[in-house]
Amino acid sequence: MEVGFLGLGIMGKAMAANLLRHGFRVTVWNRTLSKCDELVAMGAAVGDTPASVVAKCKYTIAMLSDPSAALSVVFDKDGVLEQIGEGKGYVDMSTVDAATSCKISEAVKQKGGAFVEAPVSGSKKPAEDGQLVILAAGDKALYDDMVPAFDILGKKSFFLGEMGNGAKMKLVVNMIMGSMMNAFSEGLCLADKSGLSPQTLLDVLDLGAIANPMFKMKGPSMLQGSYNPAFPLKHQQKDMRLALSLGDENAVSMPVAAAANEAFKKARSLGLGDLDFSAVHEVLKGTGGSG
Ligand SMILES: NC(=O)C1=CN([C@@H]2O[C@H](COP(=O)(O)OP(=O)(O)OC[C@H]3O[C@@H](n4cnc5c(N)ncnc54)[C@H](OP(=O)(O)O)[C@@H]3O)[C@@H](O)[C@H]2O)C=CC1
Ligand SMILES: O=CC(=O)O
Repeated sequence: MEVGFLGLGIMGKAMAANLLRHGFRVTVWNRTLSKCDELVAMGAAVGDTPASVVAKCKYTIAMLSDPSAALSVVFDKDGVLEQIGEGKGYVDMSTVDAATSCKISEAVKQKGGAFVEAPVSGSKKPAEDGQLVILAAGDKALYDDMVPAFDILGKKSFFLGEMGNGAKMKLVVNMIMGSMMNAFSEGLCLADKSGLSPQTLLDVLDLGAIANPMFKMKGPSMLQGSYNPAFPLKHQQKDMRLALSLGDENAVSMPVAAAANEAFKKARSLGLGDLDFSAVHEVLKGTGGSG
C-alpha cells in the first residue's frame, strides 16, 4: 500500500517509520524539510508540498501540532485541497477540536474526496511500537480502506461514527490525563513535604487500585526533574483548552480540569512548553511542593 505522510514531529516520524518498516511505500512532507532525511534513509520518497504528496498518493495521513497547523496544511497555498478529489482519501490523526475536523471534512468532500479524522491515544513509545489506540470517525469506506495501516500503527482502532466524535473522544481522554498528571504531581510534592519518600509513594501507587502506565513511566523522571519530551507540554495545554471549550459548549462543569489547565498555562509561561507535559511538576513544586 502507498501512503503520503504530512508532519514528521515526535509522533509523525515514528508512525511513518513504522509504516516503512512494514513494507508500505511512503511519501513524506514536513514543513521543516530537513526532518525528512531520516525517513528518506529508511526508503521514503519526499514531496515538495502537501499538494504534491496528495497528487502522488491515493491515501494521505497527517500528524500535525494543532488546529491551526491542520487547517493551514489543507487550506493554504500548495495545500491538500489543491489535489484532493474523487478516489482520494485524507486522514488527519492530529489532536484537534471537532469544528476543525468538520471544516476539513466539508472542504474535502466538496472536492469529491473522502476524509477520516483519527486522533490517537498513546505517546512516543506506543507510536514507535505500533501500540497506539486510534479514535476514528467520518467516512466509513475510507476507514475500512485504512485498516491495514491502522493495524500497523495501533493495537486497536475504534470507529466512532459521525465526524467530530474522534476529536471529542480524544479531548475527553486527554482532559482526564492532564488532570491526573496534576493530581499525581501534587501527591509527589505532598509526600515529600510531609517527610515521606516520594520513591516509596511510587512503589505504593504501583501496587494499588490507581496503578497506571503513566505514573509508572513518568514518576521516576519527575523525581529527577528530567522532562525529555515524549508528549510536549504545549500540546497537553492545547488539549486542556479544547476540552474545556467542549465543556463550555455542553454546559459541563469541569473545575478539576480548569485548575489543571491553569498549571499547564503557568508552565508554558515559564518557558516549559517544549518539555514533556510532566514538567508541570516544576510549577507545582514552585508553589509550595518539594523544594
Ligand atoms: N507526542 C505525543 O505523545 C502525542 C501527540 N499527539 C498529538 O499529535 C500531534 C503531533 O504531536 P507531536 O508529534 O508530539 O508534535 P511535534 O510538535 O513534535 O510535531 C508537530 C508537527 O506539526 C508540524 N507543524 C506545526 N505547525 C505547522 C504549520 N503551521 N504548518 C505545517 N506544519 C506544522 C511540525 O512541523 P515542523 O517540524 O516544521 O515544526 C511537526 O511536523 C499533536 O496534535 C499532538 O497533540 C497525540 C498523541 C500523543
Ligand atoms: O496525547 C497524548 C497521549 O499520550 O495520548
